[in-house]
Amino acid sequence: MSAADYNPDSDRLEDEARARAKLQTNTGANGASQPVEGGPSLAAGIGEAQERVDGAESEYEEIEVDDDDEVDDMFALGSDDESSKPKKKIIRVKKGAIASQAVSANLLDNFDDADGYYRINLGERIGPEGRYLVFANLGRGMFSNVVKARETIPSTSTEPAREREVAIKVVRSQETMYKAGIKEMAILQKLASLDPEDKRHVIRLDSHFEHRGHLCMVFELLSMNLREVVKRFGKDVGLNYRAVRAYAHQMFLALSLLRKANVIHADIKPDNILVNEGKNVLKLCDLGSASDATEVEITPYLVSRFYRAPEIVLGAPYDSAIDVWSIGCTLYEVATGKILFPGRTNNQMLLLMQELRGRFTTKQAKKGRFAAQHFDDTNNFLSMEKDKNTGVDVIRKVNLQKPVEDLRARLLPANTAKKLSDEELRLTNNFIDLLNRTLELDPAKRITPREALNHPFLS
Ligand SMILES: Nc1ncnc2c1ncn2[C@@H]1O[C@H](COP(=O)(O)OP(=O)(O)OP(=O)(O)O)[C@@H](O)[C@H]1O
Repeated sequence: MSAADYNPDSDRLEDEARARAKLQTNTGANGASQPVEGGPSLAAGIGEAQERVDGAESEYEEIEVDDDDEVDDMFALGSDDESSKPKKKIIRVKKGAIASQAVSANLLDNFDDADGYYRINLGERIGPEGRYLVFANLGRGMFSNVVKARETIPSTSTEPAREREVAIKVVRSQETMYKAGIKEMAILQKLASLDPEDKRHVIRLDSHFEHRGHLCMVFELLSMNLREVVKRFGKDVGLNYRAVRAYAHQMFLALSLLRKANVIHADIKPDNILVNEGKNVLKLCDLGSASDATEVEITPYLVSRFYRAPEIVLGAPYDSAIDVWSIGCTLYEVATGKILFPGRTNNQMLLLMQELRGRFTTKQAKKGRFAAQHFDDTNNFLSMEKDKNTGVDVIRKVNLQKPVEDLRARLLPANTAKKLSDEELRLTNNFIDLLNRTLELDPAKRITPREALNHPFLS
C-alpha cells in the first residue's frame, strides 16, 4: 500500500479504542467524556471574554493568519512549489485582547465542540497576559488540536522584548485527557532532564498553562511530520538513502534516550516524528501514549496498527523493543514510500508479518493472552478472511514453512542492483540488514537502540 494513500483519519474507530485502552492504562479512568474539574462554565467564560473586549484599548492591530480553508490543501499537494504554501489572510483584532471574531463566535456558542476540542479562532490570544497569538492550525489528533502561535517575550533588564513562533497543543477538555496530558508533561520533563543539551531528538516542552479548562502545552515549533515529508518528497518511491540514514540515526538516538529513561513511547509512526524547516533534523513527538516500562498493561490496541509489534497483537509481555519494531516499519516507509504491513485487522497484521519474516515459534504462538485467537492447537495460523465469491467470513488454516516475501527483493530488485555503484550497494545492503534486525519477530532478538547506533548502516 502506498503511504500516500494512507489516510490517518480512516483509523479513527480503532484509534478511539486505542485511546480508551491507553487512557485506562494511564489514568485508571474509563475515558468517558467529563469536563475538566474546575473548568470554567460557559457563562463565566463569556463574561470573561466580554470583559476583556470592553476593557481593552480601542486600537486594533492587523495580523496575518493562515486562511483556515486552505490549510488542508498544503498537505494534499505532492510538490513543494509556492502553490503548496498555505494561503494567508489579514484579520483585525483588538490589541492585546481576544480577537473580536473569536468573541462573537463564542458568545453564540460553547468554547468547545461536542468532543471537547477547543474551538480556537485564528487571531485569538491565549496564555498568561495573552502572550500567545494563534495564527495557524497545525494538526488535530485524538487528544488535542495543535496550533501555531507567535509568542511575545517581554523585555527584561538586559534584553529587549522579542517574538518567536511556537506550537501549542490544546488538550481536549475531558478529565482523562487532562490527566494524560499531565503525565505526558512529566515524561517530557524527565527526558529533557536526561538530555540537557538537547542532542537526542525528542521534542522539547517549553511551558504550559490552562485556557478555559484546557491544558495547553507549549512546544518548540517544527515544520512538518515525516508522513508529509515522504508524501511531498518521496511519494511512492521514498527518500534517498542519505536521508534515510540521517533520519534513522536521529530516531535511534531518541530511542536510546527513552530507554535510558525507562520510557516506552508506544505510538511511534511517521505522524509522530517532526522535522525542522531544513528537513535535516527530526524530533520524536507525541508522548501521549508513553509510559514507564515497569507499568505496562496488555492491550491489543496499543500503537497504531501498521506499526504494532507482534508481541502486542499476541498479548505477550512487552518492553521497549515495541518501539524498535515501529521504527523499523517507519524506516521502510521512509525508504520506499510504501506501508510495510498494511493489515486491516490484528489477525491480518500477523499474516503479513509471517509472510515476510517467517512463522512464529511454537513458544510465541502459545505464549500471548490473545494467541489462541490466531493459532490452533497444532500452531497453524488461523487467517480470518472473506470468501472471494460469497463474501462470507471464513477461516483459512495457514501452515507457513518459509517466508513468501523478501525484503531484499523489494529493496534491491536484481535490475536495480546492477546499476548501483559499490558504495550505493553497500549502503542498501546495510539498510536491509538493519531492517531485518529491527523486524525480528522475537523481541528478545530484536536489535537495541545502542546496537543500532553501532550498526554499519549508521556508523
Ligand atoms: N511542535 C510541533 N511543531 C509542528 N507541528 C506539530 C508540533 N506538535 C504537533 N504538531 C502537529 O500536530 C499533529 C498532532 O500532534 P500530536 O500527535 O502531538 O497530537 P495528539 O492529539 O496527541 O495526536 P494523536 O492522535 O496521535 O495522539 C502532529 O502530527 C503534527 O503534524
